[in-house]
Amino acid sequence: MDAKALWQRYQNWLYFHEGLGLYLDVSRMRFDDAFVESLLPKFDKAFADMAELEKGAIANPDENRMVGHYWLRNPDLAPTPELTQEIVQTLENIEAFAEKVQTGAIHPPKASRFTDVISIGIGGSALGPQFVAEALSPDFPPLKIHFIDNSDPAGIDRILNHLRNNLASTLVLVISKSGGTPEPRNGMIEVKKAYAGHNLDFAKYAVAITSVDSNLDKVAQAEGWLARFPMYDWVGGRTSEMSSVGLVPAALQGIDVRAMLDGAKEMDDATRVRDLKNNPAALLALAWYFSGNGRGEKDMVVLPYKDSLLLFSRYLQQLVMESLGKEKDLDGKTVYQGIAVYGNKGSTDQHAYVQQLREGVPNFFATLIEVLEDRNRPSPEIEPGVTSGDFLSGFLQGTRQALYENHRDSITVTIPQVNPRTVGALIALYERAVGLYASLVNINAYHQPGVEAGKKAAAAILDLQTRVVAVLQKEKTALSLEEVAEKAGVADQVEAIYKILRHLYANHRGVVLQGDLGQPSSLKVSAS
Ligand SMILES: O=P(O)(O)OC[C@H]1O[C@H](O)[C@H](O)[C@@H](O)[C@@H]1O
Repeated sequence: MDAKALWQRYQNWLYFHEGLGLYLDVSRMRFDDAFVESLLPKFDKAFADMAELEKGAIANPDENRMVGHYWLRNPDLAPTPELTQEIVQTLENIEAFAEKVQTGAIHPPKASRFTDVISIGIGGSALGPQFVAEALSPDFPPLKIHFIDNSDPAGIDRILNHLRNNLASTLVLVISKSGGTPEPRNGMIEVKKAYAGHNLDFAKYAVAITSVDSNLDKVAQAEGWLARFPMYDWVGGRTSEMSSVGLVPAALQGIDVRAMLDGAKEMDDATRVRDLKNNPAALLALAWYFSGNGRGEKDMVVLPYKDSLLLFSRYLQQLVMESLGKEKDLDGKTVYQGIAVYGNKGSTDQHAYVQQLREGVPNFFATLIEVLEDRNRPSPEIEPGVTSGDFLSGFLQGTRQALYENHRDSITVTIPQVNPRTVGALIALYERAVGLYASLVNINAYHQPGVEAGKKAAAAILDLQTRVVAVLQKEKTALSLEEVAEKAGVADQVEAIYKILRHLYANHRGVVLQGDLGQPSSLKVSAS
């Protein structure tokens, strides 16, 4: 296509949302009209599925749950007046709590103000809050946020060491929808011990964000924590940024959560339109479907040209991959669906892996995110008439062009600024695109059966560790790995036992390994 035809195609396909100032350009995806035509019946079904879901249908059949994240930003859509009231009330409670914390009306026992927040959570209970903090937290927030999103002892130490002198003024959010996920539970117990070590009464610093009556909720109630905010079973972890999961940490940092909700609501309205060309989420789903033949054959590379959007690709990784990465479709047929997502930011990544994107294996499509406003003050000139923002803008256009010339497709999303409304809108845009795409490929976007296998296997390893340690403590003499396995009654688990013992040995946990560490079969193991 020559430049003139491309410019025409750009204009033909350009989507613009006036209220949000958001543009979506899918013109550099090489679908043709026949392809679009062929997908229209599938889109009709997808729009109908979405309408059902928003009305409160059981959209997650496996878990028999409604899927209601859209109600969070438009409570009037909730299927019952009770739910509407609950959503409205929770938001008011969150705002009132954040204000009291910021003004010092709620303060820690030994300080007049809270200065910091530790947010403990993983997956959907971390990625949204982390993305939003990076995107929207003011340079000098009323409370500075720190995240513990793993069971890594050194990672936990790093946060606790940084806060060593501020623990007495640090609020702790423990976020877990289920209230039973091991990583946040571990983080909570370690942080609690650290508070006890500083003679601080943890309950006076702790806030639980979890489903009513979960294990976490019960602990928080029994110990009389500072506050508890509900999470609903009809909000999935990866779509929970606009629930108390995302709103509490955001509000504490002084982020305008109402504006975030408004942006999402406006986008929800726009993505409810049953007309492909006038629905930005449908256009995204169309582009994804085209690119990967409806089978995820191409990866989604997300490149925001703005530092504050760095974590958007990480956020999208869970939203897209946990939603779409499914073995079975809704009819039980094996389909191995999904779309892989990765990316960091432009132009930084142009100096890392864009070489492969331009010339290497063509197994991806790019999504470039452009922000029109460079900064909130005039920019100095780097060269006559040119600012660093001009460079960034030029790098984006240049990459888009260079990729296209080499038959690499791209989508461009353009927003006027990074602010609570546009961030809310971006989240809502991708949530809806995922929902529509899931319908196009006939899968359940709202469960995650595959995650359980890893959790169960990990639990079995911990169980094995307990048995192995018990065996060693009874033994007088050193044993080979095979002997340990036999005595533990699991002769086929030698490799797992070896790895458990090597880890315990490395951490001086009462186990001694003798022999050649490079030759596991030579090892003799005993309790120290
Ligand atoms: O919020 P939680 O219940 O602790 O869950 C945290 C995360 O863990 C799970 O393994 C799920 O796969 C995620 O969807 C979820 O966001």
